[in-house]
Amino acid sequence: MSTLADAVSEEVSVVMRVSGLKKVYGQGDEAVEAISNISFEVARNELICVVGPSGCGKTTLLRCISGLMSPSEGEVEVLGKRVTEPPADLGLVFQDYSRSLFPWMRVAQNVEFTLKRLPIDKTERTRRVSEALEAVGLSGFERKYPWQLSGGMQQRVAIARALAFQPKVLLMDEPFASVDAQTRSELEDLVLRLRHTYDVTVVFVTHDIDESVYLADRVVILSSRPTQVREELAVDLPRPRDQITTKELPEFAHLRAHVFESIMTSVRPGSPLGADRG
Ligand SMILES: Nc1ncnc2c1ncn2[C@@H]1O[C@H](COP(=O)(O)OP(=O)(O)OP(=O)(O)O)[C@@H](O)[C@H]1O
Repeated sequence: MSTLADAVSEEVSVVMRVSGLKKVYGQGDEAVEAISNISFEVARNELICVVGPSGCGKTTLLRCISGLMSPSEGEVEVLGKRVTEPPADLGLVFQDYSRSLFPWMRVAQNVEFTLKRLPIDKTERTRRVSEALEAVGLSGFERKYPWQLSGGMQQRVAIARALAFQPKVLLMDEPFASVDAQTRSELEDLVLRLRHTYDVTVVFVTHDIDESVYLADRVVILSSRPTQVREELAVDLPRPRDQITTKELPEFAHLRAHVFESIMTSVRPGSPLGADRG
């Protein structure tokens, strides 16, 4: 028999709840149903990756979750509160770091800027900026401008800025799509470390199937548009993960193939897979 204590503990462990989410852009003949009906939950400190066919509505989903956009139907709860505007407990990292950083501000100023919204004094702001920059490996770069840094370093600044808020949930929208493969691997490992350092729950949207399996505790696979959750796949690969040994595991190859097949059959139901198959 479940008790009140069980119910309370379940409430606390569920950090995010997406219920019956639907989003239609425009009206009448112009209407585009981006999301049809999406529901899933995310537990505390969980890292979920969201994947799906191109244009299926991943960014739309993240915008609705973050409160930057209102859904047409359904709702999102973060830490038990219905989202109607960007919640204070939620950090956001986008793909396009060059547009999210202010080029005229130094690195430390970029990280500090949005903290000025919080009721904390200058000493606390400075402490959080230096802690976040250290966490992403950018101590010593405080006085540089973004354009003096590589793409990967700029994305680290954007991550530091989100972390300085000390968010409970970090939403990342294809954050590493614009960096080279080696930098991408380093940034993936950074996310895995930061998740524990900051005790943060992560919702990570990606096009990259390997990345989703490498990072996630669970992969949420979306169908093609109008989008629904096609499958939620638990990734029970051992942790800590490592770019070489984890990706060499037969289970990794199996999970990656499974995600790929699920996405491809969503795009073309029943289609045979493989470029060389007739
Ligand atoms: N502001 C808008 N007005 C009308 N339609 C839109 C708008 N934004 C997105 N869409 C449409 O909604 C659908 C989902 O777009 P969205 O950008 O969320 O998909 P995505 O999965 O993130 O795309 P990608 O795979 O390219 O990253 C697409 O068909 C897109 O054309």
